[in-house]
Amino acid sequence: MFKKFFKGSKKKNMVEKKEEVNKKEESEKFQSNIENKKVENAIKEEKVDILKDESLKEKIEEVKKEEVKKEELEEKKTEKKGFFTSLKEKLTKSREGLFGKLKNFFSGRSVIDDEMYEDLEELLIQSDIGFDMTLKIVENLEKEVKTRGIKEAEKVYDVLKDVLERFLIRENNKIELKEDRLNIILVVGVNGVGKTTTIGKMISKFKSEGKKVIIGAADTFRAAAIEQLEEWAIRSEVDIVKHSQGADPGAVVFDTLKAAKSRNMDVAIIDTAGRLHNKKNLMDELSKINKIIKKEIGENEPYETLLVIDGTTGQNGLTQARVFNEVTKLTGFVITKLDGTAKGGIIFAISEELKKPVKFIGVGEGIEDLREFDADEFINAIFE
Ligand SMILES: Nc1nc2c(ncn2[C@@H]2O[C@H](COP(=O)(O)OP(=O)(O)OP(=O)(O)O)[C@@H](O)[C@H]2O)c(=O)[nH]1
Repeated sequence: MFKKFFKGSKKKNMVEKKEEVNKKEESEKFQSNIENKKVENAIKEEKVDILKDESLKEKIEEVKKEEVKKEELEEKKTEKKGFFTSLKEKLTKSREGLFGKLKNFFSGRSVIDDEMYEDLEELLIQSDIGFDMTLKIVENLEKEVKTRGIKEAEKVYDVLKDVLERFLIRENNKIELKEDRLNIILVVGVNGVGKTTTIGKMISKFKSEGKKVIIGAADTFRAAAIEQLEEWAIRSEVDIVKHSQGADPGAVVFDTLKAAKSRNMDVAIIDTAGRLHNKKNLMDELSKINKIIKKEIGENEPYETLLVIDGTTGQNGLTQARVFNEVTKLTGFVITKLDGTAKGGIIFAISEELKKPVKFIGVGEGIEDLREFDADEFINAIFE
């Protein structure tokens, strides 16, 4: 019984003690909150008397640090939101065009049946996705819908998003500039696809990252191409190596690399002429350029060869990708003018067929309109 009594009174003591500690902690917390508020208000209102109070010095520093952290977080959030919103805005035509049509297509259906898949095939082919790609998409979609046990047609749109996402290549989709050597970017593509503009945007990007950039005007076929490139060079204050119209492109490449080395440049971007009318000529020209580069930097040293494709040209763009991929070793693609097309499906077709990454996308004529390609961001921007 005593044991019980003592046990009881011990327990009571402990409870009382705990309550006391809690009260003390609460009161300290309350006091600290009041002090924090006082300091916060004093910082806001710049009250010199409190801010000079030595005893509050630590608290003032703490509150200030917290405020800086909060501001940085907010800035990061708005930056991310701004970038995302603007990519979404830039891709409005595709989102409302092909992908809007797809959304309406599924929400307007009551059942998932063969007819739905057949109609989907038709819609995709009409939208310039291409025959082979359409079959692959529909086949994968059908399988996935079955596996997930989806019963409502409306939900198929989300499955389509996942299916399309898988076609995008995520490996090596960034241009990683090496610090300790010259980085060479060879830009190929037919006339008018946005090659020069893309190079101009790239110069600006690399320069803003503090890189020393030189350009080689190896598209000697047209005088206008050299002039246009020169304009970009002047605008961004970078060096350009050019010869006269009709000169040997190989010689321009050779001089560009020599100049790049002697001037200790970080990046050399080389523009080339992409005349497709004669595959043999194209192949000869590019293989000569490749030989010169390899001789300068070493047979096995890597460099980028980016094919620029106009995103508004649909299946034509895919044909160009096939031809260039045969005649030279491409490391990736730049798809331009995606802001101007309602059929933004070309990215999936090119990635899937050629199994090479899209490294940049062009979403406008402005210098800031070249975006590093991010598969998730792209998918989220075109799907509602
Ligand atoms: N809307 C939009 N226009 C672009 C984009 N990229 C390039 N353009 C425009 O496309 C047109 C052709 O671009 P260029 O850079 O001259 O193309 P190119 O491939 O160098 O053509 P050539 O110099 O003829 O070989 C220009 O009017 C550019 O402003 C883009 O991402 N979006």
